[in-house]
Amino acid sequence: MSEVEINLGSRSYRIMIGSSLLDRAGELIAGLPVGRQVLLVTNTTVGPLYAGRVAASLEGAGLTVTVAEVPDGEQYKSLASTELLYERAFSAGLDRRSAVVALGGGVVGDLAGFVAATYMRGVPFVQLPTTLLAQVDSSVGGKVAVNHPRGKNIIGAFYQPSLVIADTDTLSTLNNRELRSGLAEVIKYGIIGDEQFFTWLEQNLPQVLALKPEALAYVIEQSCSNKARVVEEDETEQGARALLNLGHTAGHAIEALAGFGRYTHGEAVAMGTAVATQLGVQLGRLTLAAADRITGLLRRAGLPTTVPAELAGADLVAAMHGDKKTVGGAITFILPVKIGQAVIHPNTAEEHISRAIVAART
Ligand SMILES: O=C(O)C(=O)C[C@@H](O)[C@H](O)[C@H](O)COP(=O)(O)O
Ligand SMILES: [Zn+2]
Repeated sequence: MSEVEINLGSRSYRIMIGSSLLDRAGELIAGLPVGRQVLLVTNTTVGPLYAGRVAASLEGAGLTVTVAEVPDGEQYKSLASTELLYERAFSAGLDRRSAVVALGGGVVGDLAGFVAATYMRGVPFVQLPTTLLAQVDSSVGGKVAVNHPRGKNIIGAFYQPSLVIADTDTLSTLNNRELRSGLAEVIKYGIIGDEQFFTWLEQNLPQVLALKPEALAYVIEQSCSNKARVVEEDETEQGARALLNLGHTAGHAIEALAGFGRYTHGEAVAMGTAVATQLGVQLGRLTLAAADRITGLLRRAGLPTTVPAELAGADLVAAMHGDKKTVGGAITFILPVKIGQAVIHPNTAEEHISRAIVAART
């Protein structure tokens, strides 16, 4: 078992990474300053696999559990789902000290986190991420949100969990598409700030894809440490945290335009990273050799690096205007400038973006 600390003063917490941790959820959560009632939020895929075990562990620690299942899919990360969860929380008698516990991937974590942030103006929140993407990214850092038909994560808050418990055993039930999706965010950490990790990934990708436990544990720990350092520096994305958005300016536009759920978040981020990489080359900020290493690693991880023809460039650019990094109509991109370094590029000209999308078509 390993631990990564995220130091945010009174909002600091631990990320615990290891095998068989779901069975310890009760003991770990009961040790936090929380009341007895727990709303365990999961989905119809993860619930049947793990909710029973987690509920037993919580009950064994003297907690009273209400399980709330939402359907599986990005399209359920919606205000309609929050309404249902508020109702479940209220009928179960949750008060201000009761905890909301998210058991699942990024959709469940973001949705349950948003409910925790807003129910009675905020109740304790614990993340039990069960996908690679959630273990390396979405469960850490406190961005919670739901989607709006006009854009991804448009309605949300910064609301830190009190604890993150990443049980690596859950990755053995992950389907291949979800595993690869998580790798898009993993590769992102290497590109934006950790050349050594990027090179390690180039050399050890086969072990990761084969789900070798030591390789996975290393990937999760390195990813969480990288993310923790950025979040500690800039919790509410006033500056440096925007670097974690590499691939997301175009990625979110792709997700919204294609319809939420058509591509996984990681697939969209991979395509968006390809667009940002092409932009970096066009603007003379990134060498072709570095660009080839980025797209090469994404491809070897089984991720898409070309933008499908059915998503028109003009529509993608229009969708980018709804991005949270767009201020006063000026679109911001995160540009890789070398392996291990990226910069925030505000006021990106639409003409350059369109050319980068064309370059990322093939
Ligand atoms: O934690 C962050 O900060 C990130 O940007 C991580 C992203 O991978 C994640 O998808 C995030 O939810 C996107 O944030 P958004 O503010 O662009 O919605
Ligand atoms: Zn992301």
